[in-house]
Amino acid sequence: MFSPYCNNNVHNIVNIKRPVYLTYSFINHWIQIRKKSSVTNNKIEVSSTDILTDETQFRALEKSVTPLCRMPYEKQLVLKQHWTNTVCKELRSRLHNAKTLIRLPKVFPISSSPQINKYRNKDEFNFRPGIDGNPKTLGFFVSNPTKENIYCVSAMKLINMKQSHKDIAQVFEAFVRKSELPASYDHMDGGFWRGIIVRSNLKGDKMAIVVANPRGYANEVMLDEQRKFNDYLKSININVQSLYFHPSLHTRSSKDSTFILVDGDKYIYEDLCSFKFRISPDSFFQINTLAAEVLYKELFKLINLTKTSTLLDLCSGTGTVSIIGSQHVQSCVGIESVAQAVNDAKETAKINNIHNCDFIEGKVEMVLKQVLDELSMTSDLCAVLNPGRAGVHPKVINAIRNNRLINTLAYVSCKADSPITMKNLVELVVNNKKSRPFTLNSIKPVDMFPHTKHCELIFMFKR
Ligand SMILES: C[S@@+](CC[C@H](N)C(=O)[O-])C[C@H]1O[C@@H](n2cnc3c(N)ncnc32)[C@H](O)[C@@H]1O
Repeated sequence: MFSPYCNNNVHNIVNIKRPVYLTYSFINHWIQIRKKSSVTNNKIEVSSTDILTDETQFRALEKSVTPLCRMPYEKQLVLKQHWTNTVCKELRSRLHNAKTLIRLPKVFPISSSPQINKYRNKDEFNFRPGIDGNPKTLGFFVSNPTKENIYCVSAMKLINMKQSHKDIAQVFEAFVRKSELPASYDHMDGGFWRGIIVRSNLKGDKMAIVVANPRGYANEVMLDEQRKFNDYLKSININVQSLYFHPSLHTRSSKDSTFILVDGDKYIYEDLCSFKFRISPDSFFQINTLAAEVLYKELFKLINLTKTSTLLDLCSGTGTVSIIGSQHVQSCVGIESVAQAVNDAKETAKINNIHNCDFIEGKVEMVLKQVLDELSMTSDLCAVLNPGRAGVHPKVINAIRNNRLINTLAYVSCKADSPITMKNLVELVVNNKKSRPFTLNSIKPVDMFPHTKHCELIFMFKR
């Protein structure tokens, strides 16, 4: 079975279990031993016979990020359909081991993505040494053929990425290469520049978020660098609607929530299913906007909501499920852990004149029980659970199972064969004496990520 697990982000492309400290001397050492290269003037020179050419680097990256890109799209869909059946059988087998026998659910035909190339609306680029030894190489990380180390490869030829994102990354790399401040690969290495995140909408508005390691740098220095990069963008006519600076003390920037607006608008907006959504730098938004429309349309076809339903939107992000579903139901309640996303969802409801949605900030496992208690008078409660790759805490599954009012549940996953997601799915169905189990009725695949092995699956549960 293949697993759809990469999202153009270092922690996904190579399976890094701890922060990787790549010193310049270490990469020199590695290349000298492996590839008979020589070192001059602080640069690694790789001999012409070396297998690490630009082309082989790119092929390695392509294999990690868009492994299906050389296959016709129709064939990619066949593969993903087959994978959906495999997930389904794996689930049945796990339930069988847990002494719960189920009939195989109906597996619907996969829906394709309306856009196949250049569909990503968010990309994250980071610094590491490139194979030429330049310590300020911006791109994605790829492990070397012997899997002993990683190097940074330019993402410029990836076909799922927009040209506007590539342009901003290229300009940023050129700017940082001229800067006196070093790149940072780890929060303790004394470096500064970590990378850049580029987001955009269908209209072409762009948000750029410069990520830097503030440890040991005075505020004035950071402000000066922000100003210089903004001036540089303007001097070469690169138009960015929203420019942010994100000082991040952690190896994973998502752990910090400080986003300083350097220039332009605070938000970008995206049109989706006839609604206008506000997006902040830290908020989740589905990566392929046109395919997200397909996903939500299919989801609402399967759920069967009525004007008496209450829709519980668990892991609600920017509120897309609630906002789009609001027209079919009495009311919606979204729960989301990222504050910016919750605020976006609330503002989006206002912008679109929607008055039956409420959004609560918090971890689902912490607040769900209380929310369910407050909804105890509701007669028709439907839940959508869309937790991302990591799945949810078992407490969430327990709370859903223990609530007698939830009879319809859609679990939407972009990584259905991850151990935690599989465990969540099994726990919803497995027989136990404490609560009434759900029945898995159907699975609907929607291709959100052409050229990758990812695929969104909607698991429809009833009881
Ligand atoms: C895959 S996104 C889905 C968002 C939304 N349903 C959509 O379709 O755009 C998952 C969201 O769950 C949020 N999240 C992850 N774990 C969570 C938790 N334990 N409690 C609440 N929200 C969580 C993330 O911040 C992210 O916004």
